[in-house]
Amino acid sequence: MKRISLLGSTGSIGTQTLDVISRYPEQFQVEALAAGQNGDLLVEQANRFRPKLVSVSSKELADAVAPRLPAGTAVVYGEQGLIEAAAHNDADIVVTAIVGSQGLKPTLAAIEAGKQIGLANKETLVSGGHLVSAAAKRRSVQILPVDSEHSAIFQCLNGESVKSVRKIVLTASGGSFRDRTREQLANVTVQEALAHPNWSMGAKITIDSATMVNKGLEVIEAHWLFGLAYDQIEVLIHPESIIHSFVEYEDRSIIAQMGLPDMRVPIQYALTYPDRYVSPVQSLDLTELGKLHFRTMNFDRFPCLRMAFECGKTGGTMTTVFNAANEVAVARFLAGEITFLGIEEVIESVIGRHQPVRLPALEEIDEADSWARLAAGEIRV
Ligand SMILES: NC(=O)C1=CN([C@@H]2O[C@H](COP(=O)(O)OP(=O)(O)OC[C@H]3O[C@@H](n4cnc5c(N)ncnc54)[C@H](OP(=O)(O)O)[C@@H]3O)[C@@H](O)[C@H]2O)C=CC1
Ligand SMILES: CC(=O)[C@@H](O)[C@H](O)COP(=O)(O)O
Ligand SMILES: [Mn+2]
Repeated sequence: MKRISLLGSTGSIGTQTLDVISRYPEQFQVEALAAGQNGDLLVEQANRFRPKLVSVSSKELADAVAPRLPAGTAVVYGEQGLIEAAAHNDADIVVTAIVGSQGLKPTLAAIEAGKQIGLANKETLVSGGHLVSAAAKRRSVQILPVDSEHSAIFQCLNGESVKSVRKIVLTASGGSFRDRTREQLANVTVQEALAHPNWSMGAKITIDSATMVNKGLEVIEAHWLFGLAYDQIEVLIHPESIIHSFVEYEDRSIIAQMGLPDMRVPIQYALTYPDRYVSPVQSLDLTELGKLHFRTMNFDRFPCLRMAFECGKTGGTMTTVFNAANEVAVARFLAGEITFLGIEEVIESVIGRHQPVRLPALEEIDEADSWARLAAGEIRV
């Protein structure tokens, strides 16, 4: 029996994680659930999975959900509540499915408490990768990737030595505007940007896919997860999202991981590793598919990916600032305050003004994150 704490249970990854869990009631037990604002769905989930603890974003919401929770489920709130859920005594593994760099502190708390991590929240590693890696090493905690590309690489590395890796290649769908030129991006709408060709995901990551920031965050995530230098990490466009990523070894052998795009596969693998359970996902029929397509990444078309590589190579708080500026820019775009191309302008301007701190402590990361959010919120584009 694996006991699970799930942070972000009401979101896209969160609900799919509960779908996976619900198929194996003998194998999994939910100990804690954390949500943000969606009290109704959290109450429904709590009554179905009977966790010992739930966490919500505010005291008001905690007071409102408390009378609707089953007997034996306590409710906490705010950042402290999230940390309590992450470090819950009875959990073996914490699935980090909340969005944004607010995942960093609960992830660190879970690692300190010796929990295994199922990591969906890539912003955590982009914001504070060196702290997370060092803590995981010190506490001998395993970080199991949930992000599809990183789960793919993790599977391709199984039984191999990272020393034999020549490079890894992360595949990118190209997002909702992959067939448009930059000129055609001038007047795109929020609704168009939210129409991802292959995956149904939360709003923030869907916009990140369209700007290619998502792949930039994933490059930095891969650097920390697999200990690879940035010049060993490549990105190419693969519009079908069938090959989820691949590794090229020194002998030029390539090992790729493939399957229909369904996040329940990498989620389940993180929960059952090293075992593989039956999943509800359909088989991939290669004869039906016939062809797969690949395009070289064009950094002029997707400048946010170039910026992510540069920030990653600079290191320190530069990636914290890249991530925070993007989070604010995406929120501003979704609110109709700035244009789609305004997102990259905001990021470029904020990272251009930042003096990075090398090997920052948590307080310095916090400081850089707050500074970048303020700066990104004020920029007129
Ligand atoms: N969706 C996908 O297929 C993939 C997602 N990821 C990554 O996984 C993470 C989650 O993405 P996704 O599921 O799409 O996002 P969603 O927007 O669908 O869900 C976000 C979740 O975070 C919760 N949340 C937000 N703020 C808080 C808070 N302050 N305290 C507690 N919970 C909070 C939300 O709660 P509420 O709704 O109740 O406010 C919700 O449950 C992201 O980091 C993303 O990059 C990675 C690979 C694939
Ligand atoms: C499903 C998943 O892992 C997402 O991160 C996905 O990769 C987004 O698709 P893009 O390839 O368009 O960024
Ligand atoms: Mn991904």
